[in-house]
Amino acid sequence: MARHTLPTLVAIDGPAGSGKSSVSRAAARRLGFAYLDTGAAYRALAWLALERNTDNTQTDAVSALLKDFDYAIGTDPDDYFVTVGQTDVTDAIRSPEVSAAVSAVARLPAVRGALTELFRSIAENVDRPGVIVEGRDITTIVAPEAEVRILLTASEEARMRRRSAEITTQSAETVAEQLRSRDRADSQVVDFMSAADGVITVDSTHLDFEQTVEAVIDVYHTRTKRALNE
Ligand SMILES: Nc1ncnc2c1ncn2[C@@H]1O[C@H](COP(=O)(O)OP(=O)(O)OP(=O)(O)O)[C@@H](O)[C@H]1O
Ligand SMILES: Nc1ccn([C@@H]2O[C@H](COP(=O)(O)O)[C@@H](O)[C@H]2O)c(=O)n1
Repeated sequence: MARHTLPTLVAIDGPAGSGKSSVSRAAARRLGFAYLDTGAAYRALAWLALERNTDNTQTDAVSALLKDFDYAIGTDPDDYFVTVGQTDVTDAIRSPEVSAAVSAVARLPAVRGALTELFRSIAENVDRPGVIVEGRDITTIVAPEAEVRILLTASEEARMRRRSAEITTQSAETVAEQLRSRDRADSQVVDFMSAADGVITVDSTHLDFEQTVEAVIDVYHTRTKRALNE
């Protein structure tokens, strides 16, 4: 059977609240690409662990969950959904309980290995000419060979401000502390605060949303043009 042409890969990493999901989704829409949110899979597994009262720090217990982890995600930027089995968990995985539990699940090597394989398989099989994949270790582990690799950053102050404008059910201090503590825990496992070799940094601290999307698309055009001339 003829092998299909692989989609162009755009990898985006960054800390919590840096704009990875919203900016990636908007950029994918403009480019006619698919969009893969990898954090959603870690969140969905943490959600399942909470549902089943599993000790999410125990490799064996979480590995058992992975065996029948019937996970699906929409990669159309205009049709985003996340399901586990028959349950739509699109909203449930954003709860403060899941956000507080996810880092413990994400630090387990068995989980990272299985989900990395899953992400590669989803990204290779999208029905678009390209795919933007965003997370924490996409530029370094999941797709270090991606044609375009970006670290999306913003100052801690800007990230806290943007996130607390979004979450009105908790105080700004609570939101900020949760974001900080998740970044602290996550950065013990993967480095998403500094750009690896060949990764372009887009700092959105002084850019509005639209300018940030433009900056990402500019990097895409510059890198793909350069690759054509090499
Ligand atoms: N340049 C920007 N200017 C203003 N607001 C922005 C900018 N970039 C993103 N935002 C807003 O910041 C908030 C956080 O963005 P988003 O949820 O995309 O971050 P994230 O990096 O995916 O976070 P997490 O890793 O926690 O899921 C959203 O409300 C988004 O609209
Ligand atoms: N490539 C990734 C993506 C995510 N994580 C973990 O999932 C959590 C949720 O991610 P969001 O992008 O939805 O905030 C995140 O805090 C990490 O624990 C990861 O490890 N690798």
